[in-house]
Amino acid sequence: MTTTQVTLVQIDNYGPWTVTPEPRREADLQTLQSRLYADISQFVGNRGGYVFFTRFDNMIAITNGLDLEDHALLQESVGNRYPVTLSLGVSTNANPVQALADATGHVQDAGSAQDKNRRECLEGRVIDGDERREDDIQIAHFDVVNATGQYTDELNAFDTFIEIEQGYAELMRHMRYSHDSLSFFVGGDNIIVVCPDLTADDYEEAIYHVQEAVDVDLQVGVGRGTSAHDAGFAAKHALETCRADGTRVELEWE
Ligand SMILES: Nc1nc2c(ncn2[C@@H]2O[C@H](COP(=O)(O)OP(=O)(O)OP(=O)(O)O)[C@@H](O)[C@H]2O)c(=O)[nH]1
Repeated sequence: MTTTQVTLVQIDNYGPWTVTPEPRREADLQTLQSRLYADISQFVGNRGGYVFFTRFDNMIAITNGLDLEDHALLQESVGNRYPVTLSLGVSTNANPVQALADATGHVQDAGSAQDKNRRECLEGRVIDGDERREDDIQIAHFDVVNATGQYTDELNAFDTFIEIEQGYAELMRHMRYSHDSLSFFVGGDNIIVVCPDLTADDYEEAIYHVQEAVDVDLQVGVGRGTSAHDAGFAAKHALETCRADGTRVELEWE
């Protein structure tokens, strides 16, 4: 059974900061947000985790393998180098949506996202190192079948973007509400989904649903591992099998 450790990363009091003492230049905010994401991705990635930029002011990380000291070090390092600070909530559950809900609850209980007095809170619990298992994480790596031939080389770049985003929007809602999974667009035509113990039938059903709803064709490779990196890497290999064999769903362990 999976045990996903999820960390909610929330920039403290960011909304007010973006307009104090007057609205800050948008390009500077975009640069800050993307650099902060890159730094957090490197920190978490070097420890086997994944972080997804989601809304940039709130990021979601899969942190199996990181303990509370690692989380505190991330806060200290960002606080030393950026004009903003981070609050972190961390929780574990077989159901990734529940883990995220609990992690979010920890941060919300510590104070509002726009509370001047809530800074660098670190709340929650991590998986004990002794309890880590090879099937703690299940990751599905989806991509659009022949996105290059179907969209990139055919439509203007914005119309391609609309098609890809439609596929993402439909998949993310379906996986959230029908399969307790968290989906993240990671660039190009790729979507990484953090799942509980789903079966090949579940993935086939999801692909069929997106095809019917928005006419976007997906394929998926699925992997398991002790960390997000291990599971995600196995998923990428399984996706290569889809590409080689023309199949729509490949589970790395079957
Ligand atoms: N984040 C991420 N992006 C990827 C990955 N592989 C490909 N991409 C992105 O996806 C885009 C399309 O590449 P592919 O998915 O290989 O191309 P395709 O035309 O859909 O071909 P098939 O997937 O073989 O059907 C690339 O330009 C990259 O931006 C990956 O592993 N991770």
